[in-house]
Amino acid sequence: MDKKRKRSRSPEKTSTERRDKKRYRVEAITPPALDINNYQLVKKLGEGSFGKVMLASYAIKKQHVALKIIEKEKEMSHKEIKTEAAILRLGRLCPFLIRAYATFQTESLVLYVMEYARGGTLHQLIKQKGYFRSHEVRFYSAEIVVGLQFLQEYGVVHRDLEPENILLNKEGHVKIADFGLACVHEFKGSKAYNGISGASGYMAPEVLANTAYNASADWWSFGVVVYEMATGKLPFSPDGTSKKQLETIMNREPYYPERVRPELCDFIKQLLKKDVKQRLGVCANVQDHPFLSSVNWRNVKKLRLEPPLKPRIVSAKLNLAMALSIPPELT
Ligand SMILES: Nc1ncnc2c1ncn2[C@@H]1O[C@H](COP(=O)(O)OP(=O)(O)OP(=O)(O)O)[C@@H](O)[C@H]1O
Repeated sequence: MDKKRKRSRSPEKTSTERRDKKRYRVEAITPPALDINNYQLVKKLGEGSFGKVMLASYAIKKQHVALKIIEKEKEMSHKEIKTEAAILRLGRLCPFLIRAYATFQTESLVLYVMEYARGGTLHQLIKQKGYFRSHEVRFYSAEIVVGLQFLQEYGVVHRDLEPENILLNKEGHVKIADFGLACVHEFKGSKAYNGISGASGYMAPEVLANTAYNASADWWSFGVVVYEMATGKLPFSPDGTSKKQLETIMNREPYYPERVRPELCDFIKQLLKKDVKQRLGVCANVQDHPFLSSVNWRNVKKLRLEPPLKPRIVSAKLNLAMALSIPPELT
């Protein structure tokens, strides 16, 4: 029988020699994707609370990537960074999530190398169009639903779903991004989270009230996104403190313009239920709502639906003014 043997350490080598050899070996096998010198920064794509997202060119494959650069000294904790990196790695399993090609760090920065979504954000598309027609809302809703349900299967609550974090690829398919505030639980969403987290105007009442919540919060935010696609506006005012926003939500009902079709109105109303237990996504599967009854989910998952709107492709030309704001460590 072929037995595995443990390799013995050579006794004549000093521990310093062994360490040096190990260090040399580690340096020698650093994959090119984890070497900062292989990325040339092109321009800034966006900036959030924790750092910048830059368009970069990956020299080895001559490919454009989005590089998220987080300064370690900013408030993001080690746990949050690890969570975001882990979810970005999940992205390769679902076509509607931004995926990471690599994640690495320097002394002061954490870097995520992500696929570059060239079609801009859903926010830009809504601003450009004013509002979407029913079939357009249905297309984006279906792709977001598959993305959200995939996250929930892995116990992930996004907690920051808004049109600025819903990106589009060059064909116009959805790519959910920004998992910086996401929570993961191994017991598939059964856990409740706390903490007021998310963008003003998109946070669920249970989040604003600082009570326990889970995936219900993402379904509410999704309801706000659907309302915004259908009307071009937010259903509730995002102004004021969390307490004020909560009061507005609890005391008011959104206005639905007449042109919004009844099934779409009902879809939004079911998602924007103030009582968590009655909310669509919590009490019933979103896919079963009549507004989505004509959707062929198998085709959605296989990216077979034709995007109804062509996004404006963002130019990938070097922008020197933006390049000047690159952290010195990366220039
Ligand atoms: N993969 C990508 N491809 C193209 N653009 C991107 C990509 N990732 C992010 N962006 C752009 O950068 C912006 C900010 O990205 P992101 O939301 O991930 O950063 P953040 O620092 O976590 O922001 P926030 O403070 O909103 O949480 C996005 O709104 C988008 O415009």
